[in-house]
Amino acid sequence: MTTISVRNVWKEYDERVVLERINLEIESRAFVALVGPSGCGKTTFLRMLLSEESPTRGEILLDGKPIAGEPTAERGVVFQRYSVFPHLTVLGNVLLALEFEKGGVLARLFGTARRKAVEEARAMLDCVGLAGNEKKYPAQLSGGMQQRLALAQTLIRKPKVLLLDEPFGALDPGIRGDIHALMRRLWNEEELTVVMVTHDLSEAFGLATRVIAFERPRLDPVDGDRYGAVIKDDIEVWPRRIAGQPSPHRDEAKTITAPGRDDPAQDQGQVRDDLALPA
Ligand SMILES: Nc1ncnc2c1ncn2[C@@H]1O[C@H](COP(=O)(O)OP(=O)(O)OP(=O)(O)O)[C@@H](O)[C@H]1O
Repeated sequence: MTTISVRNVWKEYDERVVLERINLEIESRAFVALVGPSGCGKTTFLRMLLSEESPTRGEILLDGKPIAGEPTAERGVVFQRYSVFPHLTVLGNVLLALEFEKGGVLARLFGTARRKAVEEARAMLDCVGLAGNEKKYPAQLSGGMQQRLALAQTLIRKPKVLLLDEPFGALDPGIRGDIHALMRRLWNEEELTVVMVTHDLSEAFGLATRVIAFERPRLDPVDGDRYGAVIKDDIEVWPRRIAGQPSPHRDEAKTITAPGRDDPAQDQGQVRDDLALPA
């Protein structure tokens, strides 16, 4: 169970007010989409949830306790630009995330611990539809596959909160549909509370349980920095989605045949069918 409470949060950079009076209660396992015009502070808000930035005023609580002052494993993040390590293989990328988590000061695992970690990493790659690609390097993967790798890298650390900053913004529409299906499945299967920034309203309503719209309602013609964005709308998506209770009718489970379409191996005739979900 992971709830997020945002209490009267403001964010100012010098004289510039970016966000003001933000109050939000996010229930455990919600999937919240943040939308709003460019520059209204969505990423800034996400970075505060991650502790990459801190509020100028107000507080953010995780399960009723103030969030740690720096990023921690309980909060995982995936950005729009691919954040995987280019010099490591697919398996190496996921393994490194585990080694950072469990490997202590050396960030290395040995013997049985390493064998277990490799098993765990392979299972996670299978889960995101990348089985069979373990030895490849990120440059050999398509954009969609790299984002699935970034998801695997983040999820292997078992975060309670998953923060997504336009993670699918750079992908082609067809591939986006596939990765949306994967995202729905992960949200249903893992114990995750998700907060996602997106510019795409259909993505927001297609994935989230709740859509929060930021907007700057007041403009000072003399001092443009005087007022920040507030929560303009807070919309519960209807019919309701409940984590762990996927609805094939409403969420087109049929699109979960993902891996093939964004896999360059497809072009060489290697069609894969290992990701299809049971009906
Ligand atoms: N470290 C910083 N120092 C000063 N100003 C900043 C800093 N980070 C963000 N800002 C400003 O805060 C405002 C909000 O930026 P932010 O990136 O959060 O908006 P956004 O809604 O995510 O925009 P977009 O949709 O274009 O990504 C912008 O005007 C930006 O210039």
